[in-house]
Amino acid sequence: MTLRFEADGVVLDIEGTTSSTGFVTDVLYPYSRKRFATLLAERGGEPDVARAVAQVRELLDAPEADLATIERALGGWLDEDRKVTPLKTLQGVIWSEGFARGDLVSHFYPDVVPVLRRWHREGLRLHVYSSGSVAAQLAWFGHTPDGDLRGLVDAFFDTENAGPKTAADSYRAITAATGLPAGRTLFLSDRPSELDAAREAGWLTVGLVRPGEPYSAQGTGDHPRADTFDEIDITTEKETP
Ligand SMILES: CSCCC(=O)C(=O)COP(=O)(O)O
Ligand SMILES: [Mg+2]
Repeated sequence: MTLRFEADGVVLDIEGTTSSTGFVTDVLYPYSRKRFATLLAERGGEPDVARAVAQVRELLDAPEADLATIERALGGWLDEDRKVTPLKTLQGVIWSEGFARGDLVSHFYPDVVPVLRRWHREGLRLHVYSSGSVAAQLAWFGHTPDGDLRGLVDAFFDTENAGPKTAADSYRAITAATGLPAGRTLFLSDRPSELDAAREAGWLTVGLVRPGEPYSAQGTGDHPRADTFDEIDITTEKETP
């Protein structure tokens, strides 16, 4: 079935929507887990690392927490796949370097890149909003099996510059940043709770249900459902009354 929308922009979730959660948890997570201790021990003076360490201490309510405690907290959040901002910041530092070094290449479902290229050609504004940090998103789009796709994307949003993905205010903040009308902004995500928050902010929504993804069993609640990006038809034309 084809879903039809009039919109000016699309906002993309990554994990479970453009890309496989299994790839993130099986490839990216172990890559970061192995490198947290060295990052904390050797690069604590870098602004991103220092900010993330301070945020972890705040979340633990332990201002004196030592680096071993911080590393344990990061490992625990990884085990539970918690989308905690400082975890994502530190992962972003590690992954960016891994992508730049050629250790990592990102994953996109096969339907995604051709559709993103077409939407971009047709004048739709494309944005990313992911729990992964902006640094991680840039590395992800910059090192794909199809080359550097950062040029397709107008702006990148994460939980640090926009806020949590289940809060309607985060979507309002993105609307303010992009300047696109909320009612002509389409959010694509695998998580019903994120889709609910986007709709509360006045956005259009589509839930992606891909086989084997952790949220696929939940369905999309009362949001339109697509199994692939090919099922989403968007026009930038405004219907004449
Ligand atoms: C390139 S971002 C890496 C994936 C990640 O860590 C993540 O948390 C993605 O979550 P999403 O909000 O895109 O479902
Ligand atoms: Mg997701």
